Amino acid sequence: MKHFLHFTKQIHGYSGKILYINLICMMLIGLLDSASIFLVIPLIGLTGIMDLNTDGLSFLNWMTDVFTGIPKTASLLIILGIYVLLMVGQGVFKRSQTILGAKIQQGFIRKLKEDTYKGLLHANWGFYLKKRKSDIINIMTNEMYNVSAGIYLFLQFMSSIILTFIQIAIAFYLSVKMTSFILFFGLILILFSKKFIRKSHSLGKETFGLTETYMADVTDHLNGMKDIKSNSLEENHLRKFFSLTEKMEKNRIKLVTVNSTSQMLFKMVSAILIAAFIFFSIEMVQAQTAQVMLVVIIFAKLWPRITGIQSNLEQLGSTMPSLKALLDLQNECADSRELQSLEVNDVKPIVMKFGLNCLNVHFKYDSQKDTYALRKVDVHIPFNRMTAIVGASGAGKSTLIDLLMGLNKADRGMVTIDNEPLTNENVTSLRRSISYIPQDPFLFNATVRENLLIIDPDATEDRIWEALEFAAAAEFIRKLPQGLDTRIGDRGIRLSGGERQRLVLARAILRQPSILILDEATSALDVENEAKIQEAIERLKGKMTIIVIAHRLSTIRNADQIVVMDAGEIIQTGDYNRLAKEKEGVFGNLLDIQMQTIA
Ligand SMILES: Nc1ncnc2c1ncn2[C@@H]1O[C@H](COP(=O)(O)OP(=O)(O)OP(=O)(O)O)[C@@H](O)[C@H]1O
Repeated sequence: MKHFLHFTKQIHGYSGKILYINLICMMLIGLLDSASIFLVIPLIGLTGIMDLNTDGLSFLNWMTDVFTGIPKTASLLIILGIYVLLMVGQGVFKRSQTILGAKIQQGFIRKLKEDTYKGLLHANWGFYLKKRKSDIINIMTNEMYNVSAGIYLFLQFMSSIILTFIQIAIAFYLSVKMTSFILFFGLILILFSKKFIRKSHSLGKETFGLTETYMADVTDHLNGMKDIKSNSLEENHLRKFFSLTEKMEKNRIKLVTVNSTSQMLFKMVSAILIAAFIFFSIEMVQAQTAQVMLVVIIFAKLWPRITGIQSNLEQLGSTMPSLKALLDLQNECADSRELQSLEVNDVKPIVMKFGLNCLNVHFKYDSQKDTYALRKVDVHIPFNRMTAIVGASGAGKSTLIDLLMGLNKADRGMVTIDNEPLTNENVTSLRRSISYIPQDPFLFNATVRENLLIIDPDATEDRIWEALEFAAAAEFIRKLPQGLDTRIGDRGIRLSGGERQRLVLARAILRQPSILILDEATSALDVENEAKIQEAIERLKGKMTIIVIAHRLSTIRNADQIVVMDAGEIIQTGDYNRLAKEKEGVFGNLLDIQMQTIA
């Protein structure tokens, strides 16, 4: 209910005036629809099928009086003419209302999508470390679709409520006793249907969980297809997939069963009620023919409205979990907000003079656990110098880099830029000056050119080739079937690992950063290409601050400073020659191991 109210408030806040115009249109449609009912009375009178007695119904008396004295054909034409006018009016309002409804629905869903996406972009990296990517995709696609259907249901629900009230008012005007009778049973029905609404809601929750798992499984399976194929895991995955789709099928059938059972029960109840109702009006109240006719017609209109509201509530109940998931995601994003604004292109890159510092930094991924990924880290990354970070796998190298870029926040201690603490205010400015190449760099399923221009849409052809030459990528790109305009597949799958790394390096250079961070960016390169990149990086020395994580120690021989990490701590700092001489140190050991491997 809480989410429903929140949702109503949001739709109201978003659509404002249009929502009211939409409601007025609905009311007019309802009024025109009800007015057409009254025409039935003089129409029946004219046919002479029944001798109508409209005593006690002053409005109908007045109507019958109007037609007395007018020739039968003229009366018929007038009545039918009014009927056509009412229907035309209804059609016109219905059209406007449908368009307005679509505007509210589509506009609101667009706002929800945009707000959620903005929230995702504002959120910090910690949020993404906690969340499953496929869950976010599921909310942005499937659940968003359900929410959109929910908005439609919500508008329908409001329309049903309004029309029902109009018809109740008319029914009261015609017969207080009989309308009270219908309402009494209507109320019982709504109370009785609570069970169905609750059941729909819980099945909706189950649907949400299953769709989330479905999305996660499909994403995982597709991402791991190479592993699946090369290790012959097809059957295991198929079995898992079949069991899930079976559960999904059962869930949907259960939901349809609940909805159709309630509809069936209400149909049965309405048949019994209408029979009892007619009996009651004729035998007990001795109602007049016109009254009975009208009330029967109204009953036939009013009762489906009440059951319609019930069915609407049931369907809304099943879409509520999707809405809740969407609102929860928006709230989580808001709680993890790091960026003040998304207009990052207007932010000036930071102009660093001295360098970056970590001062007694402690960091853990899971606040509930005792294990720190980084402990007592004190390090200075000098401006325009090359710093290499080395250490065994899991030592904390990538974590340290994430902290330096402000992606992770220190639990204790702080990161500073030129002695100013790194905060949410200056983090964008710092990142604008960084080009970062991760271990598993990302390339879009687009052309080489598009992948490069994403970093700088205004880059000229000359600058593009210059960056490609620099990264030893120009030669292989020239050989591609369409050169720069060749599509490279999902995450650049049509390129080799080394080609991908070189292309990403060219992209990083195109940005003209003042800080270049490479996290094992040359690990997939052959000796020849690695040497070329080494040379290129050498040429950059003194022109920008370079931080590299390297496993192959030969590649960092010329670094100005080497930081050695072990189990989350910095255990040695110095230049290559000095560290190599410290025979008892971890760096010396690493060097020995690598020498032996090469030998
Ligand atoms: N997202 C995460 N959630 C929880 N723990 C993590 C996460 N990422 C890394 N860790 C843990 O933090 C520690 C440091 O990991 P990190 O990736 O920084 O090491 P690394 O030195 O870069 O290793 P490698 O050379 O293998 O890339 C490891 O124990 C790792 O298991």
